[in-house]
Amino acid sequence: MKILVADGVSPKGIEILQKAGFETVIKDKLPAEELLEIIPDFDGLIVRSASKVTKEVIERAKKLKIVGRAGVGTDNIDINAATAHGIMVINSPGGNTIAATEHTMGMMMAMARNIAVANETMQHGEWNRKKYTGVELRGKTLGVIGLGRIGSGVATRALAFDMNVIGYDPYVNEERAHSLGIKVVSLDELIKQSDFITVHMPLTPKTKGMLNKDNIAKMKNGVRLINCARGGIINEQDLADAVKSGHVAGAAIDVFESEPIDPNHPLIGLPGVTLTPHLGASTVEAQVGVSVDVAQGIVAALNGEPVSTAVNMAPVSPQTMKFIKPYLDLAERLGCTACSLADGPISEVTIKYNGEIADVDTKMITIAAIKGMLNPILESNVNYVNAPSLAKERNIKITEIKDKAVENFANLITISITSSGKTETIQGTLFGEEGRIVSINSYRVDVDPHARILICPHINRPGVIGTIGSLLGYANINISGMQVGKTKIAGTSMMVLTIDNEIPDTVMQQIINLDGIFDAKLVNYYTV
Ligand SMILES: NC(=O)C1=CN([C@@H]2O[C@H](COP(=O)(O)OP(=O)(O)OC[C@H]3O[C@@H](n4cnc5c(N)ncnc54)[C@H](O)[C@@H]3O)[C@@H](O)[C@H]2O)C=CC1
Ligand SMILES: O=C(O)CCC(=O)C(=O)O
Repeated sequence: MKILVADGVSPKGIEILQKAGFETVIKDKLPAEELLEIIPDFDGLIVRSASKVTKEVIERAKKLKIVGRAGVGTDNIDINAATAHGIMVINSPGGNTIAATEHTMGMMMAMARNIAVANETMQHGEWNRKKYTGVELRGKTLGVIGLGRIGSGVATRALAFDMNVIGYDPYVNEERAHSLGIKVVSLDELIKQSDFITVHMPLTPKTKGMLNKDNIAKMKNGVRLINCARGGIINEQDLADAVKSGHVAGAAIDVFESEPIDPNHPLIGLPGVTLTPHLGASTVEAQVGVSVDVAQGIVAALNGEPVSTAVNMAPVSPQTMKFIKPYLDLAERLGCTACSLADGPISEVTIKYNGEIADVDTKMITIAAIKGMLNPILESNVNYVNAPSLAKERNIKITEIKDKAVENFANLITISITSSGKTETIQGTLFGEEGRIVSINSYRVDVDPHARILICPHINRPGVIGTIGSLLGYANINISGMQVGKTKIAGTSMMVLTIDNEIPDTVMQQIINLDGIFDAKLVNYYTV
């Protein structure tokens, strides 16, 4: 497979891709037109913030399976278009956190003490101590908006500078804020109380222009603002106007609505304003970190393994991922089995988790089951990204049930599929790391769901099993395993045969016509 590296990333990540057997094409600062032209040839794409992965790029990328962002922000990638095309988007969120956190602290200090401008004038032979008198951080109130990785890192570092830190983040609970040692307030309070305000959230329709002329007017006279997150969170023109009026004493800005900025940008040349050209993640360590992280994510994803940094999939923590990983394969095989038993369009799927598995985040296991269920019946490749939307498009109702109570097994996954008013139920569990089907429509079995199996409910009387064996033998089809499951319904059994060869439709029909056979369904696991 071929991976295009469209923006400059550390060679450490590229080495990982090459060692894993991928062909890499490395372009530093690939022009948009060239990206459009060459993208159809690639299975994977790595970008930083410069390349824009637009809908047009996605639509032309017929082979593309994954976009890896060497960094956090994915606002340069059309996630909706990628999801609709089943293309996974991953980022590398941990690698540059420290770099961006430290850059924010540096920007705050540079702004408070006029370091950048004093240096600039000294380089031109000026010695002006009075003009560049600054302010101390100690005792000042810092308002942190967005208490994620970087925001919380800035908050704890600011506490070490004896600042009074307050925070606002509607998605972070009191407990988390308490553990940071800061006070959580409303946005309005933060705006009114802070001497310094720093923003650390993604750019979304909600956060775009979140700080603007209306709430800047409510800020303290002489407030100082920092944006090392995303351009546009603070309205640039409104900020420039407030600096000019003297209401805002300083601004330290690393990110801009449009990058690189125009020489006539309103913030250029204003007193008290410190600008850097999106340098937050530009440290040697961060560039190695994000490059290695994104490369490892791409290798895992293209080898069919789930990746915890996927952006357009349900987020799963690395600890949860470790626990659920063996269940993903099992769930996919159970979904495939259930789908093969169904006759007609599937209207409803219920996935039940019993045992300690009921305590973990099972969203991804549910998606694996849906993937397994849809792959045999859809032409397009169903993956972890597009499985939920493909199910939704088909009006399939999906229900997850969790119950810690379980009998006979440590954990049990039960998948019930309803089609044409009839429900088929498959149960599976793990023995060690090995997945097993342990019941089919309440017949107790112990089946290894690999290769292909033939499922035949039948009358429990002498000769029935033998007739199927003979029929398959005449057709030169080898049986390499066999299970017969009993149920509470007297006189019936469930035969599950592991079959080495394909069974032609004509032979399947002959099996169904055999006396004593209720039904025959072949499950082929080649799509898993
Ligand atoms: N300047 C640079 O080079 C870099 C910039 N960044 C940017 O920094 C920002 C933060 O990154 P991380 O801390 O890693 O992300 P994160 O995902 O760990 O944290 C983001 C936080 O923002 C919060 N949030 C979301 N909407 C909000 C709202 N309306 N009001 C208040 N809080 C809200 C979330 O709850 C979350 O806690 C992102 O925009 C990222 O792209 C990240 C790395 C480098
Ligand atoms: O790739 C870069 O240098 C920008 C980093 C960044 O903004 C991010 O990770 O969100």
